[in-house]
Amino acid sequence: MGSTEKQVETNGTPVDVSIALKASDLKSVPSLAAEIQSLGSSLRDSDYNGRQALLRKARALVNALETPRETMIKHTWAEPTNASAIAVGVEAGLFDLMAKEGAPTKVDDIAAALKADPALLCRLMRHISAMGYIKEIGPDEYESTTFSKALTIPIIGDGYPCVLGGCFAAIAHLPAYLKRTDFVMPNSATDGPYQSAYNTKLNFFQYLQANPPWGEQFNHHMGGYRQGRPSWMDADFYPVQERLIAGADPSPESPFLVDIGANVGHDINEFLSKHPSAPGRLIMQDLPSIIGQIKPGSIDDRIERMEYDFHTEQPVKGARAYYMHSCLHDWPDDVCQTILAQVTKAMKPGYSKFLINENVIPSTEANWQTSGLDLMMMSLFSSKERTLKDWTRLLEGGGLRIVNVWEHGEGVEALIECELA
Ligand SMILES: C[S@@+](CC[C@H](N)C(=O)[O-])C[C@H]1O[C@@H](n2cnc3c(N)ncnc32)[C@H](O)[C@@H]1O
Repeated sequence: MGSTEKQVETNGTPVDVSIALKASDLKSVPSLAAEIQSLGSSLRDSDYNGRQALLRKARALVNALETPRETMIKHTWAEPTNASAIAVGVEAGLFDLMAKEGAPTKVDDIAAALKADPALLCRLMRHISAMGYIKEIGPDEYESTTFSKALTIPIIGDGYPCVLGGCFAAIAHLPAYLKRTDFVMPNSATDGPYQSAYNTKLNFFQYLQANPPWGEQFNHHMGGYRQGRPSWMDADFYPVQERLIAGADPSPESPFLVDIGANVGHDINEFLSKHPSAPGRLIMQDLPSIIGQIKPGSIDDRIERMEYDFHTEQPVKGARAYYMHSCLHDWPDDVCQTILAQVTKAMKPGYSKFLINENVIPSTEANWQTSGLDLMMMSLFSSKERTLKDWTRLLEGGGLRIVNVWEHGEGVEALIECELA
């Protein structure tokens, strides 16, 4: 075991270097292993919350077993480079090739099929395999896994190149930025860590769209990030029939649902497929560049596509429901207030609802997906994921009343149902 330092002083408190070289919490290992055994033996595929609880224990076991040095190396070397190697693989078509039946398994043959440098592929694949995401079957020979097969689906795979290229510089820049600004909370949507990292005056969305293919890849990423989690439009989450359809104006010209900042329409399309009896008009709105990227046949013809900037007057008045998913978290409070004002001015008192599908961070035991997204928001937009207190202050300050917050377990975005105050 290579250890030279015996002791260092940190803020006057002696810390023995050996703590960085031993398992972080060996005494917890037996009880964690036993809990994992017990939770794992009865887990059902459909049990989302049970699986989350088991994952929490499994992560705790890994943290307990790793030494602090190993954890540091994992964070700073292994995980960033693994994400980068996967992004290269996605761009090069590596995982598509590997997923094909009868595909070559030897790196030389894979390289020949992809017209890639075998020595380069060898190094990338070795690390992806060492991290457990493709399977090594011999020297320079690999086969795909469930995970690497999933990378061939654009809503899974495309997150890597666009996040690595269009987000990571801001995340890596955050410590230097905060140090330079005396650790003050970033709060400018137009002059924050993102603009500083990418040396741009554009906001995140504008920057991605200006740097193809990141814009389109980000649309796919948006289509993928909430897949497989409970959806607010399901019967055991939000009673769509009782709360929205009952009491809605049934005439065909009456607007029923307006999805504002809908991206390429994945949510409203899911809504229509799950609630085909919904009356009236279903409208999706986003910026012209996004509406232009909707692929023919990707959403139901009944859904109206509307170019709209949500900082301007809402053209659809008196809808049964206005809906925003993962849009308000992109903006600091002052900008959110102006976006909310456009919605509230269009709402019909006593009839219209405003449905906000966003994370509500709990006061304890925040899920890692939510806390991670919160720091992404800080780095990319100077914005945040909000607590209930944050939401209440924002929405009540914007002339709305929270009727109910519909929640469905750890790490799942809530549905905040609002009416005019
Ligand atoms: C984080 S994405 C969420 C998309 C979608 N609601 C979802 O959950 O998948 C935010 C969306 O806001 C859109 N957006 C950004 N600025 C906008 C603006 N000024 N007017 C309308 N949409 C905008 C983006 O194009 C993007 O589709």
